[in-house]
Amino acid sequence: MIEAWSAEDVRAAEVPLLESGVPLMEMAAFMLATTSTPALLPTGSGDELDALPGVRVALLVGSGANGGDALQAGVVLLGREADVVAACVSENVHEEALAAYVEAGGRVVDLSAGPSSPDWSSTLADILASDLVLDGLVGIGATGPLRGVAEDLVRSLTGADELARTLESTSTSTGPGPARKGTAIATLGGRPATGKTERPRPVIVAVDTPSGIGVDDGTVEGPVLTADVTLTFGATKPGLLLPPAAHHAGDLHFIDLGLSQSIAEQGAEPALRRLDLKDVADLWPVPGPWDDKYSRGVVGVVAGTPAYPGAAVLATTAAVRTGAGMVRYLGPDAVASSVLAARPEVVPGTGRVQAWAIGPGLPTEGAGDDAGQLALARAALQEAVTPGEHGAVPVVVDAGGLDVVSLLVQDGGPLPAHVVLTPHAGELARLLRSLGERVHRADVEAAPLAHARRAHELTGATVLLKGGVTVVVGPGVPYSQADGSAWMATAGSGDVLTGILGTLLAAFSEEAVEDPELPARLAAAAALVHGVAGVPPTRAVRSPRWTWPARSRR
Ligand SMILES: NC(=O)C1=CN([C@@H]2O[C@H](COP(=O)(O)OP(=O)(O)OC[C@H]3O[C@@H](n4cnc5c(N)ncnc54)[C@H](O)[C@@H]3O)[C@@H](O)[C@H]2O)[C@@H](O)CC1
Ligand SMILES: [K+]
Repeated sequence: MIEAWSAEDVRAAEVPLLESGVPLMEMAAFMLATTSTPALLPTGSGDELDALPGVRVALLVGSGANGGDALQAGVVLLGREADVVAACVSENVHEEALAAYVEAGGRVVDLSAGPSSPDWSSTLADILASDLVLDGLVGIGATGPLRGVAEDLVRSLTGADELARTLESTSTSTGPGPARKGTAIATLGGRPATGKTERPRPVIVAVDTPSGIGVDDGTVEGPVLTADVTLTFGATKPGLLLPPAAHHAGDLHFIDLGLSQSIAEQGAEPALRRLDLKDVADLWPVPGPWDDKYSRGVVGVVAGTPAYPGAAVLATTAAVRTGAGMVRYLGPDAVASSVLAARPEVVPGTGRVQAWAIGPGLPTEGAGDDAGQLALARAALQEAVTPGEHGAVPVVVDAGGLDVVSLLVQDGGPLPAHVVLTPHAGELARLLRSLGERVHRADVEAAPLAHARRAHELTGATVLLKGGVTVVVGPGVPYSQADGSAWMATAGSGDVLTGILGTLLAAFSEEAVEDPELPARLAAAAALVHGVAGVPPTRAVRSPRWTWPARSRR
């Protein structure tokens, strides 16, 4: 499991270590300088302490300790014979680190006057022609989007047109660097310019965080230099796991520095969690010799209409294939026939269930003539709210079922956390609007965690917000899962997730009702399994997960 901690908690954890004289910055910088470089050597497989003659490194240096990390990494790289330039966006950069860097013979360019700095254009060209860029503009000390010269610099580096022109005008200054082949002119983090001389762009390593992201909330309100790799120190930060910022972090690499123990000693809760395969393997219900179909869990599915029968087929199939003891299907005969044709083990009609999975393929309230299906969905939700003979029943609610939730909340107040909603951004905006919020899809996409949290507050339900990175908010620590691939953005994908989660809720039916934090964990586990199932085989077999980007592919 990855646990992410707020900037404030990371700072608090640093204090005892710094007070006892642990040289955190030097440690961070050494790891930065050694971990960042093996792929830059001509063979691409050199040792992390090998000399780096001819390798060009650009340090983007801001005014805080993040810039200090970059400068201290520069000291190590200079010692390995790299050609290093430090582009400083402020007159006041970390004093000790600057002194060490200058003493080591590092070249410093003062860009504090912004684009009117005399060296602005030539430094941009140097940065673009380098092999490695260490982005040390700002880390956990960031407040708001990038501003001032840091903003100017990142805008210039990511501005496609200006950049392509700069590259063309400096295209002879490539120097004797390591072998590089076959990439188009590209901006840093931008799309390749077309039809130009082939030329690589540097590998970008974010120091602690990509500069410009919301470190705690994952928002992106200004320019960000999209990293190939983020080396994060002490603890993972929530913004590295949360969309949209997570899309700028590249591959994450965590460097402990001894902080995780210090954080644990603080006794605070993490700000965010991400389950991994092991967590899900530990959690997943495995049948034993004493099990029967009822003890494994019965899922009741209310999904599909004659217009959208496939949703019912997909949801029931997913529930069956992820190990439900039994799947019941409730819906029109025509749909039931399709379901049974695909999954003969599905049992049509009513009976006791241990979790409901409702909503895929149902019409939105008032939009269709399938009042019967919506009534079934309402009845299922009532079983979550009003305990029956066997207690309350967990429910996963998707798509058309979300309108039923909205009406229920308006009529009867909050729902329990064992109701799990699985909207995508558009559906979440619609749900929030129906509950009186002024929200559009773009607002949700810009701040997914905040909106999922708001929906949880207003409904009481656990909220799984689907997306390239899926966010889950219940009464406890939220989760963020990024296990899938963009290939999963297809019709029917959400129906499958509903079925998977239905099976998990049925297997843990009583526990999910008793422990209000469990449904979120089960939802995160379902998102992981759904994601892993949707990864194309070529990526699924890639190992290890964290690899350096092949520069020739950029
Ligand atoms: N405290 C420590 O001992 C350690 C800190 N570490 C590094 O130190 C970083 C934190 O250092 P700081 O607390 O100095 O903070 P940062 O270096 O992250 O940023 C603070 C500086 O950036 C400026 N700034 C803030 N928001 C900005 C924005 N939106 N646009 C432009 N400039 C902005 C501020 O004026 C301030 O000068 C971590 O991210 C990590 O890289 C590591 O060296 C490990 C040890
Ligand atoms: K940074």
